[in-house]
Amino acid sequence: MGNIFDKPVIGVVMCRNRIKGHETQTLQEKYLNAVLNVGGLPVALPHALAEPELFAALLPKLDGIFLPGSPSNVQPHLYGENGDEPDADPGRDQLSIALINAALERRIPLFAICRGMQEMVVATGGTLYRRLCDHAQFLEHREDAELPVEQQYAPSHEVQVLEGGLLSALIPGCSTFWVNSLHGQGAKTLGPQLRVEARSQDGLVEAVSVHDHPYALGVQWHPEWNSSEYALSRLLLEGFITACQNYLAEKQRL
Ligand SMILES: N[C@@H](CCC(=O)NCCCC(=O)O)C(=O)O
Repeated sequence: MGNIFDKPVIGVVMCRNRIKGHETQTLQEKYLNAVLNVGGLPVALPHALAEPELFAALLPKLDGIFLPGSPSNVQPHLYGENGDEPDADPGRDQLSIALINAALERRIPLFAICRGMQEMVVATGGTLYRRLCDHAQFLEHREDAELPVEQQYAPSHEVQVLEGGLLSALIPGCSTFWVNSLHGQGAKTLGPQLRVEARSQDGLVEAVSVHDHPYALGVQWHPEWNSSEYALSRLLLEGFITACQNYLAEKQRL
C-alpha cells in the first residue's frame, strides 16, 4: 500500500449531469479505479475550481491531471465553429482547458481519454470533426448503445502507432493493436504543439502527445476499461503515474 503521502495526487475533472432534477457533477468509477490501480491518488475536480483564485490554489497540490471521457461535446465556438451544441458541458470545457494550459506551462503530467483528447486538441489550437458519421472516409467510431456495456467497450478497430513518439516508447514493439471506440467526434486539425501518436486505419487521429513534455498523452480510446486486465492499458497508465511520481519528487526537492 505504501505511504499515502508518497502517492502522486491526480486531479480528475468531473462531468456535469442532471440526476433526479438536481444539477450534479460525477465521475465514473472505472476512471478512478484506473488511477488507483497504478498507485495514484485520484481527487475529483469540480468545475468551480476554474475560478482564478481557486485554480491558483489548486495547481501546487496536483502531481498529475487526468481528463476522462464524457458523452458531452466540446463547445464548437472554442474551435471557431458556429452553431449550438445540445450536449455541451461548458464548465468542463473551462476547467479542462485551463488545466491543459497549466500542464503545458508547468510540465504537469497529463493523461486524457476520449473527450479529454479532444480537449487537448482544442486547447492547443486544433479543431474537431463534429460528426464523423457525416464523412464517408471514416469508419463507424460510435458504440452501439443498444448493446450491453461490456460489448460497447469491446475492441472495435485497429490503430497504427507512429514511430519515435511517446506512445511507441511506452509500448515498445507494439506498432498495431485493437482498441475500443465510443466517440462521434474526432480530431480534424492539430496545433503546432501536438504530435500525432497513432491513427486508425481510416486515417483518423487516435492519439496525440505534446512536443517536449515529459508525459502529456491523449488517446481517443478507453484504456481505463478493465485496465488491470490489459497489459497495454496498464503500460500507458503506469507511464503516466511514473511521470507524476517524478513530478512530485521534483516538487519535494525544491
Ligand atoms: N462526446 C465525445 C467524446 C466521447 C467520449 O468521451 N465517450 C466516452 C463516454 C463514456 C465514458 O466515459 O466511457 C464524442 O462523442 O466524440
